[in-house]
Amino acid sequence: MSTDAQGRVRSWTLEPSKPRFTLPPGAVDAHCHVFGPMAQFPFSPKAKYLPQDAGPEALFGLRDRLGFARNVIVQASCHGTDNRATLHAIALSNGMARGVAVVDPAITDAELDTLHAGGIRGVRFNFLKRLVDDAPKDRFLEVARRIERLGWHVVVYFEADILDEMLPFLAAIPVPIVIDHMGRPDVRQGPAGADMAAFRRLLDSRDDIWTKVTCADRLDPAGPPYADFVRAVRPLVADYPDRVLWGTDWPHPNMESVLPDDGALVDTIAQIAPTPALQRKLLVDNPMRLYWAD
Ligand SMILES: O=C(O)/C=C(\CC(=O)C(=O)O)C(=O)O
Repeated sequence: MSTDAQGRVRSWTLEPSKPRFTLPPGAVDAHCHVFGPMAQFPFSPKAKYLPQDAGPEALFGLRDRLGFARNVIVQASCHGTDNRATLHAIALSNGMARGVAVVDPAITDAELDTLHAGGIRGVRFNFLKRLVDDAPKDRFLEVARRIERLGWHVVVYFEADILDEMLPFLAAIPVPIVIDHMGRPDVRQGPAGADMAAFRRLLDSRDDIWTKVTCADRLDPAGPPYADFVRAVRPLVADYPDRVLWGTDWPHPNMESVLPDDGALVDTIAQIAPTPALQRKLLVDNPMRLYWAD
């Protein structure tokens, strides 16, 4: 971890390795964030972490180094419901980035339209208590109903221990759903462990629930080559090849003790999606369908 004089934390390495795995042309990093720059886009007073700047220039530099063509920028909790930093990054991308916003449930239809024009294609509902103060399911459902006309989806972030209590809420969402990081299963349980089995039941409950097979660094503390993550996730990619997405999670919010190596994370892709056909779906076809359908 690196903390500057203002107490702002850097959770990403400045020297990611060059991956050995060559990404297919047009690959999308479908889960990443930007932080600030703070002088232009201050963090929320309710932010639970205070990161150093990780703006569009650094994100696009990483994109090019790793071999991605496009980014899906997910509004991070440190910016609350002020999506200006995300929109700013999208605006600088020459059409090569789209985004997922976090919105105040009182947002107007006109404001939603403005987000759409700025490249937003979904709304994120975050249920992690360490990141947000409240997650009002009834109001989130109202938002989900109101974004249907825009062709958006919702991204839901929760951990495995609350999956059961999330089920009625998820079943009531009228638009496609993307679950961040597979609902954070304990990958050490293996592919048939209780967490993965419960998550598969959720995927089987609707054919419009997608998931990001991401965050080996968060889910597998043993580190590269992330053997437990690979063992647990590879069968999921094989069984749900049209509903999976992959992303770096750069700049890795709150990963402070071990800074993940983005090159090593990219190298897990060939392990969880071992054929060119699976890699193309995971990295190109699926994210393009969800984020660049128009
Ligand atoms: O984005 C992630 O993958 C993970 C986060 C941060 C986050 O979601 C946010 O700040 O909104 C986490 O687990 O701390």
